[in-house]
Amino acid sequence: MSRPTGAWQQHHPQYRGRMWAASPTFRRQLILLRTLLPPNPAAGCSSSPSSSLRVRAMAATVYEADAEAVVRRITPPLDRARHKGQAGKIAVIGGCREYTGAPYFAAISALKVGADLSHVFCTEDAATVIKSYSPELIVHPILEESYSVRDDERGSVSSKILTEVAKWMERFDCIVVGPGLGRDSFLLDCVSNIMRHARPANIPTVVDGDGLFLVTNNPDLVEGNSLAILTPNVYEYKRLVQKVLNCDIDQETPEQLIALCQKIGGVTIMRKGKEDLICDGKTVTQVSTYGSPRRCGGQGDILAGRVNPMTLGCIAGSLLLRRAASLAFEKNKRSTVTTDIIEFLGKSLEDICPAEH
Ligand SMILES: NC(=O)C1=CN([C@@H]2O[C@H](COP(=O)(O)OP(=O)(O)OC[C@H]3O[C@@H](n4cnc5c(N)ncnc54)[C@H](O)[C@@H]3O)[C@@H](O)[C@H]2O)[C@@H](O)CC1
Ligand SMILES: Nc1ncnc2c1ncn2[C@@H]1O[C@H](COP(=O)(O)OP(=O)(O)OP(=O)(O)O)[C@@H](O)[C@H]1O
Ligand SMILES: [Mg+2]
Repeated sequence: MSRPTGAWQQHHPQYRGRMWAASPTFRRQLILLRTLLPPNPAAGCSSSPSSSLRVRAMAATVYEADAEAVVRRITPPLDRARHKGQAGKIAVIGGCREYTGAPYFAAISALKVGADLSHVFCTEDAATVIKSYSPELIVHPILEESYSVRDDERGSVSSKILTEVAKWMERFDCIVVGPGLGRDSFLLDCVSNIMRHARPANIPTVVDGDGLFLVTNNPDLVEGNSLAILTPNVYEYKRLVQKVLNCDIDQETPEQLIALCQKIGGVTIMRKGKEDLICDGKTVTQVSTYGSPRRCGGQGDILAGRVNPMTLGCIAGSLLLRRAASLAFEKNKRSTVTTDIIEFLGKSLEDICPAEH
């Protein structure tokens, strides 16, 4: 029997509910709710000493997350009634002449842990290469670098790029800015415009790689944005601290991470390293589950494609990456590369959250 369509569908409460449930705005609110709800004791992400392991007794204390419980809590159930897109749509803004691996790693990782659609907005040079890595990705060759645009065309090209991205923006549950973006000044100006556009639309924004280079030099792009997550590696963190706090990096205590978060205002920062430290400006939570001794490039890009809003999303992303890295290393030892780790993302999630038939 075919389903009724048209005006009836618009007005029938049951269908209205389903249509609302399908809207990106609703899904974004759901994700936020899931991550913002006060943690239940089983989720184990509370910063209260009784339910978390106390790691360092300093003025600010770092608590080890019960990351498995967090993964169970935020992974959406597989529901037969759902249609394409309801498990998440992500866009990666990155990919240029030099870097095609990073945006691919970020975009494919989102699909490998359950997202339905993954887009990449990159330069034309990068687009064909990224498409050839995977037919699963939707690739938009719209960004331009200075060398391909005449000075007198810059204004019009820049607004054309923004119009093109804006057309899609509302559909995304999350954008990831920076993997393999490069540091071309014109391209970064265009990406700044995209970030400014995403903000009033309340689109969670992960900033990684060269996106962090951009934000380090223009902190106003994320200042006060509670839907922004910065995911610096050790060097990116050092540059952020030097620029924003105007001092040298202090690896030992969590106070500097809290100070950095507070100075930028509103954002969540995930400092990657031996332990991944996640700070929302008030508390610092860590994930220290052992991953692998291989430090091949691209692992941070997997993480960027994996994290979703706020602290719980960071914890889950970190754990899934680390477990996948561990499984990949067990199999491939010294030859482990990022592609091997991506292969194990599915098992990493399945071991914690088995899919039902
Ligand atoms: N296959 C790919 O396409 C990859 C592309 N990547 C992209 O490459 C771009 C640049 O990211 P990188 O992480 O390479 O950034 P950087 O170019 O800042 O760092 C590259 C390396 O240089 C060294 N370095 C940087 N700053 C240093 C300092 N102050 N002191 C000592 N050594 C220092 C470190 O070994 C660092 O890992 C980003 O867009 C990133 O997303 C990376 O994600 C790696 C994989
Ligand atoms: N010393 C370490 N010991 C264990 N795990 C680590 C260590 N350093 C990083 N990691 C893990 O690797 C992940 C990626 O961190 P890394 O510092 O390599 O990011 P990155 O430099 O941005 O990577 P990319 O090459 O993708 O840009 C982290 O989330 C963490 O889980
Ligand atoms: Mg990186």
